[in-house]
Amino acid sequence: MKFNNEDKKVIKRILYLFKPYIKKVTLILVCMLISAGISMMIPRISQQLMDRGLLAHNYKLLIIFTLAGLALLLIEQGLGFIETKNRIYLNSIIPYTLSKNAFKHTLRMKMQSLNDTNTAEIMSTIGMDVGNIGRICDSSTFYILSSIFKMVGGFIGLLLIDWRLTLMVVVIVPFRYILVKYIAKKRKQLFEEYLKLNKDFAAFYGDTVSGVKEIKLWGLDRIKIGKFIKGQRELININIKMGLIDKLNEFSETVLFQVIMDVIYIMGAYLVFQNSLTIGELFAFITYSSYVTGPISAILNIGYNFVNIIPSAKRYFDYMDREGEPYGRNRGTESFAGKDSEVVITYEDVSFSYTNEKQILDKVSFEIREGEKVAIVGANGSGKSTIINLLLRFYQPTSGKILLNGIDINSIDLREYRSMISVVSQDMYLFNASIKENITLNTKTNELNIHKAVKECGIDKFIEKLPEKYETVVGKNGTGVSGGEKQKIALARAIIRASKILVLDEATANYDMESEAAVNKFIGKELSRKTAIIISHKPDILKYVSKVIVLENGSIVDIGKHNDLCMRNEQYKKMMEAHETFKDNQAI
Ligand SMILES: Nc1ncnc2c1ncn2[C@@H]1O[C@H](COP(=O)(O)OP(=O)(O)OP(=O)(O)O)[C@@H](O)[C@H]1O
Repeated sequence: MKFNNEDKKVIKRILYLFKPYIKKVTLILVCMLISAGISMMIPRISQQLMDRGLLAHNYKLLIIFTLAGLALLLIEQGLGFIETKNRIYLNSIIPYTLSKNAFKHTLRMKMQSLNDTNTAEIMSTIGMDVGNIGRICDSSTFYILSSIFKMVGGFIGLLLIDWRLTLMVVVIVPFRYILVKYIAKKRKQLFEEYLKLNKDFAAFYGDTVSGVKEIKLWGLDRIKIGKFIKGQRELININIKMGLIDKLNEFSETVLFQVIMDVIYIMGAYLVFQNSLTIGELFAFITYSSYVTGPISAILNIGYNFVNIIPSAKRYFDYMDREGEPYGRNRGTESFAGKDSEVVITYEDVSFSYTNEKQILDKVSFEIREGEKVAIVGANGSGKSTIINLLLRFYQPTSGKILLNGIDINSIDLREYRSMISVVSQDMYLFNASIKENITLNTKTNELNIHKAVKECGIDKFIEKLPEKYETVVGKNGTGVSGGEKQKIALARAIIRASKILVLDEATANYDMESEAAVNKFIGKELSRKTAIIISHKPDILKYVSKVIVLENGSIVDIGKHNDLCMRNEQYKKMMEAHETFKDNQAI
């Protein structure tokens, strides 16, 4: 089995996983080495037992050799216990570490890297890849290692008994080598195909389950079921092909082994009849040859075993190599000095694109002073949420800078930086936990604060009516509550956090008119000391804010107070009129 450079790098990284457990690996190897040494002695003792004990009618020697054999066997089995205990430990700890690292990495990965993949795909890929890589420490890998030791010992044993018979055994090796190489190549191709199909299927499955509402609405169920069956059939076909290849491997191994045995019996019997070999030696030879031929397959199969592991490991390491966010003091540099002081946010000529093809923001510059409430308006796709994504450091500007009190936000410790900002958007995620947990997000807050925040968001009456009140579980992503209730819970979450900067991205989009009026009043008055960035087209909110930034195709075309913009900016005026018409139509 030939490995290319990329495969070799992957194998190196797999082996590197064992570095923290080098003592355990050494202990396993030492136990194996001693066991192999003992295995070497057992056929010789059996030979003596037969030739000098049984065939020579020497009862005393027969008992001595029997006991010696038994003692060696007990030592070998005792070592087996130590080896198994440590091997099982590695077998558990390596997949656990791989899963833990992947989980950590997923949570800390850059948004850009996460965007390419859907969650179901990630879960399926990681689960499967970790399982495959974990097989590196199952019994078959260690069996290969112990087989190598046994093979060397067995080969010496064979030579010591008869070199001519040894030659017969060794001649068979190249045949087996050619076969294993061919089979491994085929198996690798099939397995790579299987991984790809499995990945595509997981992506399709996740996408379908997430879009179940649309599927019902548009009557797509039959098409999706058809695709499911097609995907599963392809996977079943590949599985059958892989099973057949495995069987071919087993078949060739069994047949070649039997051929070797038959040759030894025929040749060996001839030598016994010629008196150049004793019966004990013949049986010892047969045992030694099983030490040599068994491992020949196993050793040549090293590549065959790696064939399944390498594609999974490659995919796992590729995933782990995706860029992560700069968590940790050493990377996120200094603690933010102006934590208790006022905050001033400055965008300095910020440009950005998600992909090389399309520029999303073009030299955007503005400033938000302490306590200011600034609104961003613009058509769909003009880049409003992108401005927020950059502020949250989900993405980095392609050029230009965002400053907080004159400091580049990238030089502030990320965890500390994000704790200064609370966000409420229209697609906030609610965890499958109680309303209380969703509001506090596991931070320690007294009940009074929770009740106050809940009242300010106008969701207090709704919660009081629930059978389990604050302990009511909202269901996966808040399926048990309405869109408006969900947004109110998210707003309460932001209020509890008490951070200096509040970001409201269409935060009241799902509110009814009464709740919206109450929350707008609250935003205007109670949050007067907070710095807020608001994405909204609602005049009721826009007239409260200090200034409105008008965005068009990623560029700022105007900045001013709502009333001034209504007078001087035609595009803004049209936007407001359109909103009023939309509201009137909704009221009808
Ligand atoms: N993750 C992404 N990868 C690639 N392109 C993206 C991504 N997110 C947004 N875009 C593109 O960037 C542009 C600006 O998107 P953005 O969400 O900032 O606009 P917006 O003004 O907030 O729009 P809306 O009013 O519809 O929410 C759009 O053309 C959008 O397709």
